[in-house]
Amino acid sequence: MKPHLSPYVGFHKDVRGVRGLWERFNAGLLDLEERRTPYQQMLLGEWQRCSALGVDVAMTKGRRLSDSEFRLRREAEQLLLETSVPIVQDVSRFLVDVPGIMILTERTGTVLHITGDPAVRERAASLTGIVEGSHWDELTAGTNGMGTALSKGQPVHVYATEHFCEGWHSWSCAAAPIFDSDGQTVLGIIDFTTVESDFRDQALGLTVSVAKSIQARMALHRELERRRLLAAFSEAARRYPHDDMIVVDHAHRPVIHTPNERCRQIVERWGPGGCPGGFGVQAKIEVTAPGQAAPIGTLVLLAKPSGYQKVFRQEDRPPPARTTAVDAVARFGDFMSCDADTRRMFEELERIARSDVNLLIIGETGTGKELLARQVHACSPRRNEPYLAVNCGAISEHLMESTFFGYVKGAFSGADPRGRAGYFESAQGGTLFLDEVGELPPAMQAALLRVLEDGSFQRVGSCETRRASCRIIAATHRNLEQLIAEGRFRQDLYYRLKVVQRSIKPLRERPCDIPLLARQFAESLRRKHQLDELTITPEAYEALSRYNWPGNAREVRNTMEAAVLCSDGVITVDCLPPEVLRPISPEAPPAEGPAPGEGMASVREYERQIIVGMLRKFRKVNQVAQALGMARSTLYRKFGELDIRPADYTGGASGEADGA
Ligand SMILES: Nc1ncnc2c1ncn2[C@@H]1O[C@H](COP(=O)(O)OP(=O)(O)OP(=O)(O)O)[C@@H](O)[C@H]1O
Repeated sequence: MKPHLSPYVGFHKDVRGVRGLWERFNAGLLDLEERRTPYQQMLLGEWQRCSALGVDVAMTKGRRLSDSEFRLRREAEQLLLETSVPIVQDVSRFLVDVPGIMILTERTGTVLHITGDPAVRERAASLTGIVEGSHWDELTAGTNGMGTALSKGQPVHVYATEHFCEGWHSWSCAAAPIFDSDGQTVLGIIDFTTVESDFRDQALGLTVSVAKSIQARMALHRELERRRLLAAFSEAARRYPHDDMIVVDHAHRPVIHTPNERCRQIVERWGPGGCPGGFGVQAKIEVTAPGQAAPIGTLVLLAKPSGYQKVFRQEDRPPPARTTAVDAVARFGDFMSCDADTRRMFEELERIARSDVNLLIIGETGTGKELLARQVHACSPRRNEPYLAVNCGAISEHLMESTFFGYVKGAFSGADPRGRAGYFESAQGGTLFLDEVGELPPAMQAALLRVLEDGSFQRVGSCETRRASCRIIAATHRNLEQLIAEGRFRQDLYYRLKVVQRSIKPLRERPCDIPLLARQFAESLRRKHQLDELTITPEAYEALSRYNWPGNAREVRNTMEAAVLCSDGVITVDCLPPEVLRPISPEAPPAEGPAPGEGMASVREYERQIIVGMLRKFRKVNQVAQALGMARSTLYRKFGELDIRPADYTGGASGEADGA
C-alpha cells in the first residue's frame, strides 16, 4: 500500500506568500540564489512539471468530454459507479454545515459523479467548469486535487494558490485514490472541494475514509468475481481434462492455472503488460457474470505442446479391466468407446474432419458432443487456428447478435468503449462450435443463415461488411426435424448445418462403454486425489451396468467423483447413489435434456451425494468441512438446505457430538 500522507501538497494556508511565489515563477522572476523551504521547492517542482507539460496557466475552465465520449466512459465504469455513488451520497447527507461537493472520478480523471452543497456545485460548474464529464488529470489541468492524487497515487490536499492554473486559485481540493484489490492500481479518485475560505482540516481524512469504504466494497465484488472465475476454471478443467489453461481476471492478471510446470512458467513471465507470448492459444472463452455487460475474466486454453497426442495415448490408456471384460477400446481424442458403431463413427469422423464441411452432431445431453467437436477440429487442417465453443442456450437473447458478430464503439449502453470482436471474428480461420444450436431464437437463426450462405456479417453499429472464414460444427440434444415441424427452427438453416450429420448413441445403447467409462473416470480421479490404489468391486460394476444413465457420460463422471470421495480406495455398492441402485423400469423414456428446473435439482442432488458420501467416510462434521474447504457454519446450513441429518451417516452420533 502507498504511504498515507504526502508532505508535498497542502496544509500551508499561506495564500498570499504562495501567490507571490506563483507570480514570480510565472513571470520568470525567481531569484536563483534565494533560500527556499522544502515546501516551496516541492511546489516549484510541481509547477515546473506542469509548465513543461504545456498546461495553460491562464485556464479558467476545465476541459469537458463530448457527450458520447462521456457516455462511453461512464458505461465502462459501471461497477465503480454502482459501488461508489451510494457511499458518496450517504456521506454527503451528513456533511451538514460544510459547504462543499464530493466528486468521484474514474481512473483517468474524468468526473463521473458530483454530489453535495447545491450552491457550491452551481458555483463550481459556472465559474470553473467542474461538472460531470469534465476532465482533471494533471496533463489537462495542472496541479489540482483530483489530477495530482491520480498521478502520485496518494492522498493530497491542494489549497488555493497551490493550484498551477489561476482559474482554480479560489478552491481547496482534498483528494484520495481508490485502489483496486492489488493495492496498486488506481480505480478512481474521491475529492472533496470547497471554496478556499471554507476549507476544513478534516477534509483529507474524510476523502481517505470514503475512498477506503469504496475500496472495501470493490474488493468484495472482485472476490465474488474471483470465485466465479475459480468455478469456471473447475468446470473447464473437468470438461478439458487434458488441456492446459490459465484464467485471467478483468485486468488480464492470472488468477489460476493448470497445476503443471508449463503453466507455472508462463504465469511467472506474466508482466503488468499482460500475456507474455511464446505459447500457442487454441481458444479464449470470456467469463461473464449475470447482469454485467463487461466480461469479468477470460479462460485461455493453451494449444497442446507438440507430441501431445502420442504422450496422451501412452499415459492415459486405462489399465486392463479387472472384473469386466471389454472389447477393443478405440479413442477419438478424449472420446473412448468399445461399441462397434461408435468405433466406425470415429473412422468416418477422421475423414469428415479433413474435408472442412459443416458438421451437425446429435446426441443426448452428456454424451460427449463437445468432445467429438474438439477432436474433429484437432484432426482438421484448421488445427493450428482457434477453436471456440459457444453454448447458444446460455447467451441472453438481447446480447446474442453482438456476441456472435461483435460491435463497434458506442454501439449500445454497457458496451466495452473500445468495441469488441464477436465469436465469428475470434474463431477466424478456425472452428466455431455451436453447442445447443436448437436453442437459437428466430432472429439469430436468420442472422446465422446469412453468414452460412455468403460468409458475410457486420459488427453491431457498423455498416462495414466482414467475412467469416470459420468452420461450423453444431450440436444439439433436440430433435431438430420436430422443431422445424413446430415452426421453431428454420429448415434452410438446418440444411446448412447438417451438410454432414452424425449421432452419438446414448450410453444405455452401448452398455459395453459403461464399465469402460467408470474405470476411465475412476483412474483420472485416482490421479487427481493422489490415491495409490482405487478399485471398483464387481458388485459395484454390476450396479453401474444395470443403470440406464439418462445423463450419459457426464452422469457417470459425477457419480464416480461422488463415489471416490466416500470410498477408502475401494468403490463398493455403498458408495453409489440411491438412484443408480434403484431398479429402472424398462419403459423409462430416454432423457431429452433437462426439463426446466431439473438442472438445479440435479446440482442439489449431486451436492447431497457428495456431502453424504463424505459424512459416511469421515463420520466427523469438522473433517467433512475441512475436506470440502468450507466453514462448519456453511456446512450446517447446507445440511438444512439439502435435508441431511448428519447423525444418519455418522454412526448414530449427532452433528455436534461427533467430535466436531
Ligand atoms: N466417450 C467418452 N469418453 C470419455 N469421456 C467422455 C465420453 N463422453 C463424454 N465424456 C465426458 O463426459 C463429459 C460430458 O461431455 P460433453 O460436454 O462433451 O457432452 P455434451 O454432449 O457436449 O453435453 P451437453 O449436451 O450437455 O453440452 C465430459 O467431461 C467429457 O469429457
